[in-house]
Amino acid sequence: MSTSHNETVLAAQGLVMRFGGITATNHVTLNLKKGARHALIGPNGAGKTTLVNLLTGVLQPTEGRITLEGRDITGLAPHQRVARGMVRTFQINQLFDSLTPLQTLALTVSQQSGLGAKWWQALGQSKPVAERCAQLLEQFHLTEVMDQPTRVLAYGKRRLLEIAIALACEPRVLLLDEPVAGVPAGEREELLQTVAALPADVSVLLIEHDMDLVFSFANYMTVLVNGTLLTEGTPDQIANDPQVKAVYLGHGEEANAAGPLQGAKAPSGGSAAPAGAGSMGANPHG
Ligand SMILES: Nc1ncnc2c1ncn2[C@@H]1O[C@H](COP(=O)(O)OP(=O)(O)OP(=O)(O)O)[C@@H](O)[C@H]1O
Repeated sequence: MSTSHNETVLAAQGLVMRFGGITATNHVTLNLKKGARHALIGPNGAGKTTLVNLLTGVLQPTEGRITLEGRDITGLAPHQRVARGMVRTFQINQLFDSLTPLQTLALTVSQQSGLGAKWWQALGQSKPVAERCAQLLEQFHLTEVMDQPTRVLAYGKRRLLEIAIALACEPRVLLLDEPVAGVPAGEREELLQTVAALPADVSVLLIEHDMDLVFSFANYMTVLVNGTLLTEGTPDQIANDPQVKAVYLGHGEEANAAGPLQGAKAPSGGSAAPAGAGSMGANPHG
């Protein structure tokens, strides 16, 4: 890792989010370094979604400050943050359902290139738009399904399209929100490989329950518990942290004897999942 990786691109300082009497985010400070593969983990209700909503501008913090590349973005709307280079993976909605991956990406790339609503013309006429779309379709294993309506795509392909759309916005900071959640086993590998191959110059914050993905992807981790930052460090440090083990092992039956982090060998170089790593007993839906 080069020294440029010490540069912070996204910083949250002393973030507090209160919903009435509930403190969902409790003085959280987080620094996303340039080119980082940074995972945000924590059991259900830890405050991960709230923190992402604060970072992306969906929520305004009760206290604290957020800076992107050194500039204060705390008061900016979500679309203004996207324009500044911070993008979150999009959930496919009804609009995109009827479009094909090629049309969806053409729309996004055209808007990104300032061609706006002329995207359908741009697709035929603009070589750069067509080339960028072809590149993204290839990179995200969508070429063979590029002319099918999104609604008929396999779920894994839809998740790939979500990340492709985000990347079409040319982000410098990418927030990946549970990219493998709900993806069937047979489609996971393609998704994991694609996520691993994201451009090195894009700084990534990954919010994920799946510890296979977290430990194979991240070079740094932040652990949230009850809205508070419990600890942060390299995958080796996190896998061997007694406090982290206690949090997950104290997480009910899901954290069974063969369960996550128990006896986990810290992966050297952070490149392998710890033995028994799975959902870390923190299934968001269960
Ligand atoms: N709009 C809201 N109003 C009231 N309480 C909220 C609101 N949003 C979140 N909370 C509370 O804040 C806490 C943190 O929730 P959050 O969804 O951010 O956690 P999480 O780590 O994303 O959980 P999960 O892994 O289950 O998705 C929870 O106690 C939750 O009930």
